[in-house]
Amino acid sequence: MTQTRAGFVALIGEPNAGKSTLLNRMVGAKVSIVTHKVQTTRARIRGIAMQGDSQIVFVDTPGIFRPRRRLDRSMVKAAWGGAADADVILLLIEAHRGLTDGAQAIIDNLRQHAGQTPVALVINKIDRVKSEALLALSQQLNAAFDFTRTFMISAEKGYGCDDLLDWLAQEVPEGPWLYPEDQVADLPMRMIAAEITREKLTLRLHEEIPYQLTVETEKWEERKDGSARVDQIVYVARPGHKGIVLGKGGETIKAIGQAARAELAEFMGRPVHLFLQVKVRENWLDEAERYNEMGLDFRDGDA
Ligand SMILES: Nc1nc2c(ncn2[C@@H]2O[C@H](COP(=O)(O)OP(=O)(O)OP(=O)(O)O)[C@@H](O)[C@H]2O)c(=O)[nH]1
Repeated sequence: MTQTRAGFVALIGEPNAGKSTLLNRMVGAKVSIVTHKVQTTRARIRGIAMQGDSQIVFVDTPGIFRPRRRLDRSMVKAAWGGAADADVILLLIEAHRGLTDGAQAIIDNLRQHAGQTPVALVINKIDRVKSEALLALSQQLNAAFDFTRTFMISAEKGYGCDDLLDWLAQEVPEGPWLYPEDQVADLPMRMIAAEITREKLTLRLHEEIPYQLTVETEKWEERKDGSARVDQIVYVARPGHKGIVLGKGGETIKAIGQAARAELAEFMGRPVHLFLQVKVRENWLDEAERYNEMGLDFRDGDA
């Protein structure tokens, strides 16, 4: 029997560095939403790639840049802690922007937090620069940090992405797969669906509330006519929030549901029937288990 491998890879980089584009390419399906908006996601699994006998689970580390309030502070710490907990860290740098102040700040943090975790430098968007400039940039960045490896890629065009994936496949530790193979395809879809709804809630509601709610996809049913029925629960932290999320006569949740359904249907390229329920789960923010589900460490919020 061949030995399986599995591990977590943290993708970090400034907004717009190309994390989503790279993920989509490596995961081989459109499982992470390419967005021009900054900071729409929480720390979470963004996609799973299978390469040979290796299962590579990509995690996102948002919230690194703009900490606010309790959950956010927790997220910032979690983001760096999460990165260090990963088996490999990939730092994405944009070739044409080089070592920006933002990139320097990330490198300073890596020095503090990365510990023994291997960090690979991934210079992305190489289609935008000349090769001489690339070499100089690679030298400059490698002088700034002791990267385990350097890759030069174009996530959009696909250059260098196979080499990177091969390397990751042998870099993650030996061990059983973290997710059953038959769930790998389904799991990201459920998360994407939840993420889309959460984004619509965020856009629609007062800014305090979205931080205190979570969306879970409870059921996913494929129908014979090619459509999908998706049942989701919006969990709010306080009874008072339920009314706000529902809106007068259920108008708010209806509008959110319509917007989310339309986006999900467009994303999947087929009809979707989306059913949203709002439930109160008091103190869900304080449930360590929930934090852990998001890849966050509950204790960090108290620091
Ligand atoms: N020219 C070029 N553009 C790229 C490449 N990779 C990504 N892009 C573009 O860069 C922009 C940002 O890409 P995303 O993948 O959304 O970046 P991100 O890091 O996920 O961004 P956030 O979600 O904001 O953190 C998009 O317009 C992509 O099309 C590349 O290799 N070459």
